[in-house]
Amino acid sequence: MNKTVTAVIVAAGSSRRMGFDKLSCRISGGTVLEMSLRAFDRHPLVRDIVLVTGENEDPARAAAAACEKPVTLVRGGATRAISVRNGVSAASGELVAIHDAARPFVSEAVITQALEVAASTGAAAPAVPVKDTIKQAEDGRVKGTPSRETLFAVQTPQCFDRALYLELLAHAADDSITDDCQLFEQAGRTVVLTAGDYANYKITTPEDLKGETSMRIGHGYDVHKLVEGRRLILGGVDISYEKGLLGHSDADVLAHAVMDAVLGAAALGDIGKHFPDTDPAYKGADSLELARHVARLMVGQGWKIENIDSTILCQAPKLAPHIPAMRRNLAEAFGISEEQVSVKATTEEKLGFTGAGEGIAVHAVALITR
Ligand SMILES: Nc1ccn([C@@H]2O[C@H](COP(=O)(O)OP(=O)(O)OP(=O)(O)O)[C@@H](O)[C@H]2O)c(=O)n1
Ligand SMILES: C[C@](O)(CO)[C@H](O)COP(=O)(O)O
Repeated sequence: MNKTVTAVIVAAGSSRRMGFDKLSCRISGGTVLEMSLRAFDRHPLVRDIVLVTGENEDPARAAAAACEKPVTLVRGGATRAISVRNGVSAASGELVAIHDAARPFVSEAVITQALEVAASTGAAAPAVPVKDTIKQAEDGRVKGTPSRETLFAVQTPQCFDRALYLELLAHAADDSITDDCQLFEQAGRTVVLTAGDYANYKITTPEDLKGETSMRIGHGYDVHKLVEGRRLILGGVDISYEKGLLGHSDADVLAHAVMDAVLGAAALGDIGKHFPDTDPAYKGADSLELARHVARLMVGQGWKIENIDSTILCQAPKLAPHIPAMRRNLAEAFGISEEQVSVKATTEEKLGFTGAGEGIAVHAVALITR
């Protein structure tokens, strides 16, 4: 094959079905975007790359900087078809290999075969036979069962003669097509299917990242002063004592350290950033309510809390009788089970400020996965 090839990698999607930015998700070897880009950067038949990005170009710039081949960044559009159009318009190779950035496991062999067949026929795409029986249905009722012999799941890179692709694109009105072969199909042109690979699946929903778990830990530390005339609240438990903790919120030092550990694991800052003590909204705030907010934030980014461990440094009062209730409260606030939450307490043998009863400190760690 002696034709020049530009890889057009589309990475301007919205990850709506995943619920968080799937292309920045770390899998073994790098992020999803980095892995897809690397497959083409290392491919011997690819001369250069056009990377189609969304509004936030930072991840694309970082991934492009690690490439050896020239990478041109182009802005995508509202649909995949528009993103592809923008990418192919910026390409200069005789052939284009249009690839979903969401398919990071593409092999050299899959790319090579699609390119070689496209070089001789004008259009080729990798595909695999479907494994399930497929039903056609309307309103939840089966209308028919197409023969499985005729059904293939098409993958990327879909490879085309660039001049021919642009010629067909000039007459195409439909920006809603979901793959690139359709441009050729609609014009009555042949597209040859080449050998795909079941491993070259598109990362679309959270199940597609199972077995590619990203694991992070975080640490939190907080201190509050013990003063007269305040309530002593730890892990949401109101403890009867001669002094209480001073703070803008309810000063629940345990909940605060745990929130910082959870936020820290996801590199989402700390409670000072999310709930500033200059904001009157948080005056006297119930810290478990803030913890529920943090838990929602984590879920929104696809993170799951695996476990929390904490140590309260407190000379008095004795905390052991209250620990089961603290674990229960924290578990409820973070949406996990009690056995995932550990709370321990120790004195510092009358040493330092906790030993002198001047304040209470808490260390916490959290492990999160997605
Ligand atoms: N407007 C769009 C839509 C999709 N894509 C890219 O096309 C590929 C396949 O799309 P899909 O995996 O469905 O991505 P998303 O649009 O991100 O997913 P969703 O539909 O769940 O939002 C992805 O690499 C995606 O970044 C794109 O560049 N521009
Ligand atoms: C191009 C594609 O990956 C081929 O399987 C697929 O059609 C993309 O579709 P989506 O609607 O963007 O998921």
